[in-house]
Amino acid sequence: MKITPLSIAGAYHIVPEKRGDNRGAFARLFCSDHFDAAGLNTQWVQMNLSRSAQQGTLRGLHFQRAPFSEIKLVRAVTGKVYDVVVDLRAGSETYGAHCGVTLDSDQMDTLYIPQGCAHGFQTLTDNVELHYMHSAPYAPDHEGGVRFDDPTLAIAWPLPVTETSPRDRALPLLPDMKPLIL
Ligand SMILES: Cc1cn([C@H]2C[C@H](O)[C@@H](COP(=O)(O)OP(=O)(O)O[C@H]3O[C@@H](C)C(=O)[C@@H](O)[C@H]3O)O2)c(=O)[nH]c1=O
Repeated sequence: MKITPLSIAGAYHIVPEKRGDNRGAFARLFCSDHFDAAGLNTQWVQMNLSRSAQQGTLRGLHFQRAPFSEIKLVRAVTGKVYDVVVDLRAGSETYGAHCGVTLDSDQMDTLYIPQGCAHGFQTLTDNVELHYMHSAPYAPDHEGGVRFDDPTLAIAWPLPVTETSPRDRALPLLPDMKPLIL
């Protein structure tokens, strides 16, 4: 697998070596030895899946506060998404900046999101399943987020937004938030 660092420190795009044959394809998506050698987390405590019906659906931007700050490993099981990481770490040189990658179930690629960053995505196709591995348990009392359409973040979402949750539409803007302490 090829692990490429992104512009937000600690975020990586991971592309597996896909082996195709007459039956289809096979790829290794997570390898404890390989992740360990690259300094990435190997301990996952939760595995989640979301299903989004409509192209243009937007979920995020979400994070969990300490002591439940989490690392996430996400990939599209079906369809394609534009996936975004926003740096909210106190003292970070790239505080408030973001990076985005397209995750494509055909490519079987993965995004590694470090602690202290918000995560969100927009579906580029109908019927998207997004699969997550989490380094910390779900802690609803420690959930937080920032608005996907915050003009300070200025994220260029690829499509008009079709579906969002009421919670996501009510999230605060970056200037009204405190940086995250891990
Ligand atoms: C995130 C989560 C939600 N839930 C519940 C709460 C709610 O009833 C229902 C849907 O939750 P949400 O509306 O928060 O789902 P969603 O907006 O898809 O939340 C996800 O968004 C993306 C961007 C992330 O990065 C994820 O970590 C997660 O926050 O599922 C759990 O039971 N466990 C979980 O780990």
